Amino acid sequence: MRVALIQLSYDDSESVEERTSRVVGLVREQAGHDLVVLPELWPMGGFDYRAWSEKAQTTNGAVAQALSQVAAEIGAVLHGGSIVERPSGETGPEGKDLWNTSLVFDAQGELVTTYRKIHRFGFAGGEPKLMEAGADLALIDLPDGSRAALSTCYDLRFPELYRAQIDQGATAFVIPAAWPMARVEHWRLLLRARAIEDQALVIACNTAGTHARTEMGGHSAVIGPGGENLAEAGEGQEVLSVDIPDRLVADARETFPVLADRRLNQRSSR
Ligand SMILES: NC(=O)CCC(=O)C(=O)O
Repeated sequence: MRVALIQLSYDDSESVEERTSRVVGLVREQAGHDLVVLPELWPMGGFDYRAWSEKAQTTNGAVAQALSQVAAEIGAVLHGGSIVERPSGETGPEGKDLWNTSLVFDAQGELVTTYRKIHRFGFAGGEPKLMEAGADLALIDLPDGSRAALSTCYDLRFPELYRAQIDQGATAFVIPAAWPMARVEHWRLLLRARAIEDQALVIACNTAGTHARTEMGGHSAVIGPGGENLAEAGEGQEVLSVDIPDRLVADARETFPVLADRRLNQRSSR
């Protein structure tokens, strides 16, 4: 399976329409890949809290339609990163009407899965103040037959989420992010930790550039189930193109079957 991660750089100068058109061009250039991945909240700005409400869209809005078209055009599964979602006529348990929602399109351009970020970043401000929390796990079948679970940025700090995902059959984690430079070493370490502890493939696409006065950390990465770096980006805009060997996770889990020794969950067998 050939995977492309588009580590997009942006600042505060583009409109949503301009950035969408630039991103569509970058996705189009990835024809020949089986899976293309974009970062978290790239259309609205990962840390541009003040613009979120005004820029929110539905999962059938202009951004989603542009992503659907380009996925079909290049015939690849497209993880479109996430958008600030305002569904029509829905509010959550806290009375808010925004979610941080990832969109996945199949190679025909159909929106096949959405994932609403479960762990909201910002403590008393930011996401918890403005958005509802997601409640549901989301998994997709990848073109190589493996099963990928979706999470978003700050979710990475909560290992119990990834254990729940492997209990649902996940062999890979796809993680779009807008993770700042200030804590980029946490990002790099936690990606490896999730790969090693869950013996899974980690496909993690961060943002570059500076927006809303927050410098993004880059260092998107593809990490194998033994913690090996299959690819890692630098700090600026960059596309990572990676060939994932067949049976990478299956072989790792067979030759070093540590997950079979879990005792505090339903799947423990020893
Ligand atoms: N967008 C985010 O979720 C940022 C997370 C972050 O900065 C951190 O966990 O640190």
